[in-house]
Amino acid sequence: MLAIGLMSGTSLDGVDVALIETNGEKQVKPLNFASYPYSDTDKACLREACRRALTMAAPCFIPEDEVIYQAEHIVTLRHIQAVKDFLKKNALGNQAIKVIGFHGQTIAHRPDLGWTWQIGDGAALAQATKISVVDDFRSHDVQAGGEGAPLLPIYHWALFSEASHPLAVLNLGGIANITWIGADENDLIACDTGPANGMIDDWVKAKTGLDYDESGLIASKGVVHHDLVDAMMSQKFFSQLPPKSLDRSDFSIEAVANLSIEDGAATLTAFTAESVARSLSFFPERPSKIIVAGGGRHNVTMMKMLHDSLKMPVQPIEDFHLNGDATEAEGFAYLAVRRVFNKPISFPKTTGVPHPMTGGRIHYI
Ligand SMILES: Nc1ncnc2c1ncn2[C@@H]1O[C@H](COP(=O)(O)OP(=O)(O)OP(=O)(O)O)[C@@H](O)[C@H]1O
Ligand SMILES: CC(=O)N[C@H]1[C@@H]2OC[C@@H](O2)[C@@H](O)[C@@H]1O[C@H](C)C(=O)O
Repeated sequence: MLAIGLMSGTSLDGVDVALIETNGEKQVKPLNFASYPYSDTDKACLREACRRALTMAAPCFIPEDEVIYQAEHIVTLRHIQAVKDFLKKNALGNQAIKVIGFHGQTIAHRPDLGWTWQIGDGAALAQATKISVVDDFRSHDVQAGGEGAPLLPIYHWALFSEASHPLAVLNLGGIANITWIGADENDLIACDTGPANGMIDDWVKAKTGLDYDESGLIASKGVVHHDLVDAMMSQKFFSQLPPKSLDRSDFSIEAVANLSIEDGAATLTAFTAESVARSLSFFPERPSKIIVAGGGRHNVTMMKMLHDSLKMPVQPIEDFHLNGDATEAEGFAYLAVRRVFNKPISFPKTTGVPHPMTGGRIHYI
């Protein structure tokens, strides 16, 4: 069946839309992809919503907190616009699409407090598109005692079920997450590994006003301050066993505040590479290769540092004829189909739930 997946990631860069054909098991065929960037005004509102949500004890739309209302309205509207444009450009009618997987925008992720918050109104999206929508993928997991993330592992498994194992799939978004795929069916271990591009984006934005370090050019001109990398790596998160997950705000650029732009970018990029390398120590066997998806694979310096730290093949997912910008959105299309069939989307060794479980709320049309 055909499904659309929608992702608005922690980088707050925009709405990704992917179309796939899948049976919710090993059969997956990515068909098309498009990205719809947020405006600077949208981004500012979403950033402020994240800041406020993180101060709350629990998700709560309080009337005086117009920012979160406004942010949810923006997220819903941009997704509706994106889906309508995508359907039109691909000459698809609403009846061709079985379901939309709508991740929404994470504004705060607090599994330690028993909640995670993705904004975006799935019922309104279903109404506007006349297509059934699955949203709120993470809450059920967190309520059952899981981390609520990462959820992509079962999609990584579907993509690489026929490859030779063990291998690992690394997603380099604002935060990085990794899936280890072992030899046995459904032998998956996963976790967030640390920052990916989020801190580098913050650093470059603060120093130059740019959104990110294009191709890692700034970092390529800097020197890595290993003492600072070691200090950042001494945070408790890095010695914790998986499953474990992060909020985008869990790390700050303070540690590199006194460095030049170039050295700061190089040091933060090395921190990402080092934290990915550390995650490998939690797996029962060294993977034969690391397959990389997400925006960070465009950062040449990061890919080189990963290769140097991991000492194994680090290959962009394009080497396997897939589009690494589309992987997350495709993943949420796949998870929505699994939800419709009541198949599990999270597992004891991916998010820490007590048993495999499905997740997401269905808004039927
Ligand atoms: N050409 C490029 N050069 C360097 N970095 C890039 C390039 N293109 C994208 N990126 C990085 O990738 C990031 C976006 O990646 P991606 O879209 O995978 O993240 P996300 O989905 O928002 O985050 P998450 O996976 O944590 O939810 C940008 O913020 C930027 O840092
Ligand atoms: C709470 C939340 O939105 N987490 C995201 C974030 O972005 C990357 C990393 O942290 C990952 O664990 C997760 O997203 C991916 C898509 C996942 O669930 O697999």
